[in-house]
Amino acid sequence: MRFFVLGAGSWGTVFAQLLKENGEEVILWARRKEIADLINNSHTSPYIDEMEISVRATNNLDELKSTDILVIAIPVQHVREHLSRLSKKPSMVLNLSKGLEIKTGKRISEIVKEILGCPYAVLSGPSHAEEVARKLPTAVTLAGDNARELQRRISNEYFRVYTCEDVVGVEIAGALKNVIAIAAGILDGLGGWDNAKAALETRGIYEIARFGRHFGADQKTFMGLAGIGDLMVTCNSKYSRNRRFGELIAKGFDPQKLLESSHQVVEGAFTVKAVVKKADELEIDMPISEEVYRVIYGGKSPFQSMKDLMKRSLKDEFWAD
Ligand SMILES: NC(=O)C1=CN([C@@H]2O[C@H](COP(=O)(O)OP(=O)(O)OC[C@H]3O[C@@H](n4cnc5c(N)ncnc54)[C@H](O)[C@@H]3O)[C@@H](O)[C@H]2O)C=CC1
Ligand SMILES: O=C(CO)COP(=O)(O)O
Repeated sequence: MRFFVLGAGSWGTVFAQLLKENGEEVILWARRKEIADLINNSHTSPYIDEMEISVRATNNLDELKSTDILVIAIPVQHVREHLSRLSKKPSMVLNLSKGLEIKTGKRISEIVKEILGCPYAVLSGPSHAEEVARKLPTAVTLAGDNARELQRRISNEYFRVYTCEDVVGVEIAGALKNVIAIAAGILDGLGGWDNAKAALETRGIYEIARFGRHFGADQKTFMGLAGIGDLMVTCNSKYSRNRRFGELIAKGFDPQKLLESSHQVVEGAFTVKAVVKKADELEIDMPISEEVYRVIYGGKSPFQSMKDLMKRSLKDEFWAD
């Protein structure tokens, strides 16, 4: 059985290389032919400079075989379009992408079910590609079909895969932490407010868990690697695109111009649209996400946003909602 990795950005490339070094058969699909050629000819990629790439790349989607495991590693807003273009159905999907589709509010598992209807698993957790490329110790979680077999095939001495049973919780945690990380970046950009950042991360995971509860997620998941683990790395790492995006906004850069000029995906800036829409429909209190939305799309001052979060009505820390 072969892994067909859809997406030759930083994570797709590093994950494909990890699988290859684990002895798996792998092929890496790049959207642009010049990237596939660069990987094949010079064993490098503009998306990741920490490693030599020996995986074969293609930009032909028709190379997908029906016996392949399709690994999704492309921006969430483009997943539906690419799955719809497949001429064959893979044996299963392993998803690495983190976000919600704006126009439907759906998770990747729901999109896969709608279009392919094949077995599905999701891998998530604190795993910046730059560190995995350097073989630095990393632990993640995997939920869904064939979890035990995938755990065994993906784990190695620097990449430790746990399993859990909560696909919904793992997907929601991975998607929403990117929104909170933008707020964390804003705090960094405003001057590095340590107390506020600790409070934001704590209230952030509570906000994510509250959203997850409406979709049947297991609350334990938010205390695990896909939840608090990934939230911590994304809110604090120098590698996080979401955190850096927030930091630049707070330093005065225009959010729309930043998004237009970035060649890397800032998933939280898109997922926040789906989150506020769902929160509004289902009456879920999502104060941090709503402020992030107002800063990115409403031109609100980041400083005013943080002040407004502090001025909300006083309440118990763990209120029933
Ligand atoms: N970079 C990381 O450390 C991690 C990333 N992820 C997730 O993996 C997913 C992919 O992110 P990265 O590999 O970091 O990408 P990246 O930000 O390094 O590169 C952007 C990727 O998006 C692709 N892309 C741009 N427009 C596209 C389109 N219209 N259709 C298809 N592909 C398009 C580019 O070709 C490139 O492969 C995201 O959902 C991200 O949240 C998850 C864990 C770690
Ligand atoms: O999900 C990630 C790390 O686990 C990557 O986050 P960023 O997209 O913010 O870099």
